[in-house]
Amino acid sequence: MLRGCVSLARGLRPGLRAAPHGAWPGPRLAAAPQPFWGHTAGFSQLGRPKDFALPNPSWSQDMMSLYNKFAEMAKDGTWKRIPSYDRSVDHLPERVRQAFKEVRQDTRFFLRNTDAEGIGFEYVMFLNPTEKRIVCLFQPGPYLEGVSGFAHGGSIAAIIDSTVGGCAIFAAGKVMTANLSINYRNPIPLGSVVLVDSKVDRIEGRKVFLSCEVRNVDGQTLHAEATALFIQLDTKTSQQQEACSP
Ligand SMILES: CCCCCCCCCCCCCCCC(=O)SCCNC(=O)CCNC(=O)[C@H](O)C(C)(C)COP(=O)(O)OP(=O)(O)OC[C@H]1O[C@@H](n2cnc3c(N)ncnc32)[C@H](O)[C@@H]1OP(=O)(O)O
Repeated sequence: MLRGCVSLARGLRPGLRAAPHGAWPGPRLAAAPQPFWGHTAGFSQLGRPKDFALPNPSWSQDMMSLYNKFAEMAKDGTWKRIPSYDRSVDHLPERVRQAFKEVRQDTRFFLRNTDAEGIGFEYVMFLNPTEKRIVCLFQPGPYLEGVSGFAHGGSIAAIIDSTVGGCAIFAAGKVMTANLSINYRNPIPLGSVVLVDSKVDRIEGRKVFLSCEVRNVDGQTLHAEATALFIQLDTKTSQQQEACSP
């Protein structure tokens, strides 16, 4: 518990530090809340979707130094940062996107369901195409609380599902989760940073088998481990080369 508290304190920026007695000072809103049905929040003034997978002031020092490390490794193309938007389809490579005939305008990608920085899912994913691997840097905010002070298991499942899902999309195009099995080993303090490290283990026909580990920044603490099965829905979207290009 002590270790968790130390990590929590270290992982938070002053503006998001926990108030006495565990109460949160309240979110710092980056923008006024937008109506759900309006779907204007994610668009910049240029009319382009906002890329949420870029540093913002809520990112802790741990988050920033990991981000800088991966950004450095991305310079030679070994790793690629995956942009992240508030609509699911905007994440998808063109070939996969075309497989969705109708795209609703009033939906939001679950992990990007708020515009307020730092209170929900703060994350960025990096893809290693050669290794069919995605590492997600994840900083769970105070609105993801489960047991007091720690990330909700459902939020951990969501970030794992999305990270292995990214790997499966890369490997097989249009897919859906058929099975996700998680062992929770150690709680994740809110505001700390963890690495969600996932890879494709094997592909059998339409079935994509993946595995994932969630560890703290120094790698010493295993927070969760998971296996997943994704089913390919459309064989025409399976070209990795296409999926790999931004
Ligand atoms: C460069 C790239 C950038 C990408 C950048 C992305 C960044 C950001 C990523 C965001 C990523 C978000 C990822 C969210 C992903 C969801 O949240 S998906 C939502 C949750 N999942 C669902 O709702 C799925 C519900 N289930 C279904 O619709 C259907 O059961 C399925 C999964 C499509 C499968 O149905 P089906 O196509 O009819 O397939 P079916 O014939 O039943 O089964 C095919 C085979 O799989 C096996 N199978 C099916 N289900 C199972 C199971 N549960 N267990 C074991 N075996 C099974 C069958 O036994 C069969 O095996 P074989 O007989 O062929 O050996």
